[in-house]
Amino acid sequence: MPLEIKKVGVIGAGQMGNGIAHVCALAGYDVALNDADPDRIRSGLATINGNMAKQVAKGSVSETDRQEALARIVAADKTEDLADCDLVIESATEREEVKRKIFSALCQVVKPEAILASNTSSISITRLAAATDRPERFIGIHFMNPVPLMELVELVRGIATDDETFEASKTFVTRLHKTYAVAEDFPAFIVNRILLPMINEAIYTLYEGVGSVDSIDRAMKLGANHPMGPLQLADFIGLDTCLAVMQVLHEGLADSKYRPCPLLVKYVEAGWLGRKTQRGFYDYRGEKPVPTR
Ligand SMILES: CC(=O)CC(=O)SCCNC(=O)CCNC(=O)[C@H](O)C(C)(C)COP(=O)(O)OP(=O)(O)OC[C@H]1O[C@@H](n2cnc3c(N)ncnc32)[C@H](O)[C@@H]1OP(=O)(O)O
Ligand SMILES: NC(=O)C1=CN([C@@H]2O[C@H](COP(=O)(O)OP(=O)(O)OC[C@H]3O[C@@H](n4cnc5c(N)ncnc54)[C@H](OP(=O)(O)O)[C@@H]3O)[C@@H](O)[C@H]2O)C=CC1
Repeated sequence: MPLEIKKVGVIGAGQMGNGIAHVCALAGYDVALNDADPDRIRSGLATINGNMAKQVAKGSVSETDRQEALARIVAADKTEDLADCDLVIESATEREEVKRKIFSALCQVVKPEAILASNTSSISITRLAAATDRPERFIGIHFMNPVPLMELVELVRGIATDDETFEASKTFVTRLHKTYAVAEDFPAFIVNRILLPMINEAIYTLYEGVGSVDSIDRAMKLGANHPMGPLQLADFIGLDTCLAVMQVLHEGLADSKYRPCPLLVKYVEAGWLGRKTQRGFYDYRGEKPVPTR
């Protein structure tokens, strides 16, 4: 009998993890939100509360639905608190060794039939699955940022992912009122294979002095009708994540066209990771974002 998903665990309470918990709770799933840092869980819950309040103000969510959804989310301070989840989605930092450790600890506590998923932007699902005791019940469920507003989810099967897991994941994504696109398990899948080289090229354009931050973003917003300029979007995604994706593309496809721009490396080394650290290609500490170059 196919597994019925009732309770979803989310590991990593950062911008993606809180968004995933948010949409799962609104869709009626019980949710357990975990992070290595308990303070992150509290700030993740506060963000969800604030984002749902925005939706209530807009009229897209009722106040009753907001309250019911918030009541469905519990803080899971320890991995053991995820034991009764039917599906666990890992959404921690984009580093393979971090994710592998999370999955090996998780396998000690979750029931054998639970599905494990990663929200990784780029890392091989087959390799992550191999770090678990259930590669056939492992899948990539890749949400887009900001999760409550973006319609797409990429579904990525590893070499061993079975049909039951794939079907259960499709049903899950559909119940979230999202649309899936199926991607094969190649570095960075579809969206990031295309989007991140574009962002990296925008950073090269800045690095080579072709345009300022302001000109590059203005050019792509008004000249190509993108909702955000590429440097604004890089800051939104997080420059650490952008660099990690480019490194996976560069190493995984062994093609110099994916070489991360040295300026991106420098920003990450400075700890200027974009919006989440208040500084990246823009400085967000004042009233309005100010370009840093
Ligand atoms: C890296 C990866 O692995 C994959 C990725 O995700 S790549 C990144 C993919 N995402 C993108 O490319 C996003 C590009 N940007 C956009 O599409 C748009 O700028 C956007 C949808 C983010 C925002 O759209 P916008 O028209 O600028 O609207 P904005 O005014 O900021 O927000 C729209 C509404 O949603 C609300 N909102 C914003 N974030 C929200 C959130 N997380 N939750 C709930 N509501 C939210 C806002 O408060 C706003 O409400 P009002 O209309 O009442 O003001
Ligand atoms: N940003 C984006 O636009 C998108 C990102 N993704 C992917 O989602 C994942 C998360 O990204 P995002 O939310 O942006 O990143 P964030 O940096 O906002 O959040 C990551 C969270 O994971 C926590 N974390 C780190 N190690 C562990 C651990 N061992 N156990 C539990 N939690 C841990 C971090 O804590 P601390 O800060 O204390 O280390 C942080 O709270 C990444 O794989 C990323 O590639 C997917 C789609 C879009």
